[in-house]
Amino acid sequence: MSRSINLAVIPGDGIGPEVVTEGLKVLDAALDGTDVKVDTTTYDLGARRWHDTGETLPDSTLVELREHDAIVLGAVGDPGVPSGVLERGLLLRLRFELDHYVNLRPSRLFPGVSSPLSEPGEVDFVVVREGTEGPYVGNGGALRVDTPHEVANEVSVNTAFGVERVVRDAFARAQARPRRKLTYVHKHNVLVHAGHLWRRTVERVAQEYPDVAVDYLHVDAATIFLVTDPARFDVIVTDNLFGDIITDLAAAITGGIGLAASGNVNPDRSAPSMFEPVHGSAPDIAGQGVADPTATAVSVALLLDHLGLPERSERVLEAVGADLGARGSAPRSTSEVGDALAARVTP
Ligand SMILES: NC(=O)c1ccc[n+]([C@@H]2O[C@H](COP(=O)([O-])OP(=O)(O)OC[C@H]3O[C@@H](n4cnc5c(N)ncnc54)[C@H](O)[C@@H]3O)[C@@H](O)[C@H]2O)c1
Ligand SMILES: CC(C)[C@H](C(=O)O)[C@@H](O)C(=O)O
Ligand SMILES: [Mg+2]
Repeated sequence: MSRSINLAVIPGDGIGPEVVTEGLKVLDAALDGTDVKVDTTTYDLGARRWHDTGETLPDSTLVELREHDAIVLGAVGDPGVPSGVLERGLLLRLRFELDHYVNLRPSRLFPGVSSPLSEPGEVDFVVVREGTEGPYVGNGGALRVDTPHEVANEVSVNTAFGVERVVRDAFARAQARPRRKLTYVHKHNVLVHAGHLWRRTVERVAQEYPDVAVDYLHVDAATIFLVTDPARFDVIVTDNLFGDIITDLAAAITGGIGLAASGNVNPDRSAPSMFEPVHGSAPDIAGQGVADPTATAVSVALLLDHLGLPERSERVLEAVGADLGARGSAPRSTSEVGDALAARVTP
């Protein structure tokens, strides 16, 4: 029976549209020869829309987005827009409204890819970053702004419900992987309220997963081991902000931010999940056609897996692995990389 995927595409700002074009090429190639058809609707959201209309994410657009099977997003953020307007008003609003409580960020060092670490070992882990709580929720405010007496608060919100659901997801993922190891990362020696909620939750859920080995690292120590011994990690679960920071570091040790993919997953499927590279709009290289679209291609692989097409997902990952392994030193343009990946994916 033929199947149709309703895909919403938000190219966004800077290099976002450049990498999304290539990601969609790879998606088409991956579905070539199948009876799965993709219907894409592109949404013009981001800096240009904000400049033209003052809108970041109109309610009516959000209603339409909910009707899709999944979303692909490039990147948001622009030097001409006040910092936070698009990041909060568009990207975080999507993650919160669509209940993307699992922000899945895999890191794998593909053979042939150079790492800044001299002996990284076999690196293949996934960070399960909480996506709807923490200091990201906007529970803050400022008094006496721009005076010597300014007070600024940004309160981290952690609920028993929110922590438990993401911890459960991480345990299930760890159990399904060969090494069955879960590292939870926090800072419970200092952030005793949130940290102890995370700790108690992990300890309680762990009783249901006796075959998953659990350890804990304070986030500062986690950054040490990500550099000195990244092979020790299998699944990492952590809060929204720690997860943001350690996944850029994870990208840096596994070939760079141009390769790092993510899925903002709603595991309950009450709304579409959203797939996007970890990187941002990279204003420093936007418009030059040099951005690496590989992260978007790997995000497409996550999307295919999420939509129940694991064999097609694997095919994209194999194409990425082959392309990375064959990369010479000559620089390639964004579209050259996209074309090469699509050619390797096509059966
Ligand atoms: N998910 C998102 O949409 C997202 C993520 C991070 C940052 N941002 C936003 O993007 C803007 C720029 O942020 P930033 O500079 O901190 O982070 P960034 O990820 O955009 O760029 C950091 C560095 O990585 C390089 N880089 C990023 N992606 C690349 C790619 N595909 N290929 C090659 N090089 C790449 C950039 O050129 C830059 O030197 C800001 O407005 C920020 O808020 C958005
Ligand atoms: C742009 C910003 C809101 C976002 C985050 O902090 O989650 C980005 O850094 C990311 O990693 O996707
Ligand atoms: Mg980030």
